[in-house]
Amino acid sequence: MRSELGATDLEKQLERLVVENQRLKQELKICKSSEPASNNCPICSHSQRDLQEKSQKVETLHRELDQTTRQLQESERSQTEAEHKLSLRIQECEDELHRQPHMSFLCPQYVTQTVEVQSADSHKVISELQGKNSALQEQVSVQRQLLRELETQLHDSQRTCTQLRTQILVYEGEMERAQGRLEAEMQNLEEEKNRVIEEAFIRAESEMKAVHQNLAGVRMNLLSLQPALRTLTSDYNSLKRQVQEFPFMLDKAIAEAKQEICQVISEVSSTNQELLRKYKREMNLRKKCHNELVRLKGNIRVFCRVRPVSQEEQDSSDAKSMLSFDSDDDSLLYLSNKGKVMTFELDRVFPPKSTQEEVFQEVQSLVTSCIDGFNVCIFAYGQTGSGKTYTMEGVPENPGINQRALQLLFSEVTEKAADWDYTISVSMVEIYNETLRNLLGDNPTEKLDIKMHPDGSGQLYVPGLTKITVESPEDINRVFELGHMNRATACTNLNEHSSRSHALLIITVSGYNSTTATHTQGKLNLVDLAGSERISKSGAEGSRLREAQCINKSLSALGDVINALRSKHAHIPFRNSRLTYLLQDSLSGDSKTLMMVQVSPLSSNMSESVCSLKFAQRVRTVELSSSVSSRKHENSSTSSSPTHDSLDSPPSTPGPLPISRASSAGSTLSTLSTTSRTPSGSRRRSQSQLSAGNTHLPGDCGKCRMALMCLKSFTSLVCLRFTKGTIFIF
Ligand SMILES: Nc1ncnc2c1ncn2[C@@H]1O[C@H](COP(=O)(O)OP(=O)(O)OP(=O)(O)O)[C@@H](O)[C@H]1O
Repeated sequence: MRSELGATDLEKQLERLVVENQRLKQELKICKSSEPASNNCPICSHSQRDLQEKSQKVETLHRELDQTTRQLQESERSQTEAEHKLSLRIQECEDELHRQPHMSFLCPQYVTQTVEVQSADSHKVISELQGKNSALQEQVSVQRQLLRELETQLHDSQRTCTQLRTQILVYEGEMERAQGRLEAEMQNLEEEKNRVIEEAFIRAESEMKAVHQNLAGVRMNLLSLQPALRTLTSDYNSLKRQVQEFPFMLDKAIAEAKQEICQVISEVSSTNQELLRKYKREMNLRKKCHNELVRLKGNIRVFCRVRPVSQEEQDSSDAKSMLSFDSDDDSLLYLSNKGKVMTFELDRVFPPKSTQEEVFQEVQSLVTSCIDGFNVCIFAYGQTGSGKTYTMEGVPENPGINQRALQLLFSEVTEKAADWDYTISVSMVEIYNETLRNLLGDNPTEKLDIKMHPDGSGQLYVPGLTKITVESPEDINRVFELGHMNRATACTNLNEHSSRSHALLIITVSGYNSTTATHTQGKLNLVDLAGSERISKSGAEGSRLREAQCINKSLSALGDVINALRSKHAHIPFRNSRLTYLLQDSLSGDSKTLMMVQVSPLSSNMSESVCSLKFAQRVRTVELSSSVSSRKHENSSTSSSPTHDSLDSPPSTPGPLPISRASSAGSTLSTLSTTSRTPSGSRRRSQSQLSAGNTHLPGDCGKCRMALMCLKSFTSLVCLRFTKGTIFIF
């Protein structure tokens, strides 16, 4: 029983040891996986303490193991003793059996026979002895059984003991290894600690050195600051004295400054007056020079643009172009008609591939001159379908002169905004069958009239004409949309209607310079004229005939006005058509006019193209008289039926213009043109230049020289450019 109890205790202790061992292993693992020992690692800092505890525990376990081994040995000893006792007991029992004298030498058969012949007492004794014998035998077998069991238990205990010893050895080995690792870990930690301490020590030493140096520097500073402090103190004292004296000094300085300022102001104002006087004089001089130059050059310019053959026209026999261009001279156009080659010389010829941008570049100087107060008129002239609307209005993705002009004006006035305050306003008018319609008004069908201004200035004005002030490119788009919408509502077929009516975009630019108290007002008229084809060709009747007659009337009135201006007639028939009457101030005086003659490239349109080009060449030779005299002439002839020289009615032969008079234009061409070229394109000096015997520089006549000298004196105001013998002023 005792050995059984010992084995149970041992098992329990063994389990406890196994659990303890696992715990130790886990802790060791944590120690290994953690960073090298650092002062703030919870495990490592804890590990030193733990290690001691664990060493103590290992010792305790060793002690317990020794104790258990001792107990085991004791149990073995007690078992051996029990066995010995049992064997002694058995021996005793056997001895007792032998000690029975009546039985020791008798065999059982003999006893039985003896019992049969002897007394009943002997029988009784024998039976008792037999009982004792059997009891003893039973006891012996029980003892033997017990002995066997004890032997088995002993074997089991010995086996368990051996296993436990083996396990103890294993555990001891593991513990030794763990202890070795722990010691190595501790060694590492120790080394790390020493290293960290060493580093900290070195750092502290260097910091200490720096602190010492700083301290030395501070001491030096202190030593050097002391004299500065003394100087500052003395400065402070002197400043204090000055501050006390300051109010008196200030009063004195203010009085002196006031005196000086008054003096400077009076000087500046007199200089300013002088500058203003000079500026005004220069402005007048500039205007005079400009007028002089315009007079020399002629202020009507004529461009020609040939539209490209469209996609639809490409396959027709018409597509073969009869027009050709001079690659060296962009002012020449050759037209082959009925076997003859005609040469037309204009200020600029744009071939079909010319872009909207290229065209606008040539007209932009005219556009900007209206900011300086000039009146400008740009016409697109030509037969139906020759590209007038394309040039003036363009298409949304590629706008024409109208939109580009407004955009340019915006950018120019923005640039001048520092000195000038400009207002740009826009009106849109249509002239259809000699009727004026307000395209920006509420009622586009309402007819407008042209009247003399009641203020007695002699200016014309259109009562009820809507003027919209535009301030951004978005405003321009809105105005154009409104104009197109109103134009469309007043007719059934816009395309046909637009071919037979003149569309005018009137841009007024008013400026005020507050420095010089100068006002300027310029007007830019952008006119898309009605188609100029001949009635005989179109074969129009009825209302179409009336439309054509009205168009012819206005176009021939335009030709008459230009002709009269060119011939310096005393009477200029502006009133013969609504168109010329409305554009009076833009055609006379120092106004500038550009005629963009549109030409179709198709061979079937050649005769119309010839008419248009002849008209263009004739217009190019015209020189405008001064506005004052022209207005005076016009205003003085206020009779209800104005005189019209010989051109006050449409030509008897169908056709928009008095082409028969082109010969007279041709005669003046050679005398009036300041720059003309031979058909081959080589430049030819003007007659006036030749007669003056001037040098080779184009425009280098006496008047031009004078003008140039004047212009050079205020180059900041005027920019001159010599291009192909023509002086342009911007
Ligand atoms: N330079 C050009 N480049 C491309 N297409 C052009 C050019 N000129 C004209 N066109 C095209 O030719 C056609 C006729 O042009 P547009 O309507 O401008 O002629 P128009 O002279 O104004 O005619 P109308 O007198 O009938 O108003 C249009 O389809 C136009 O887009």
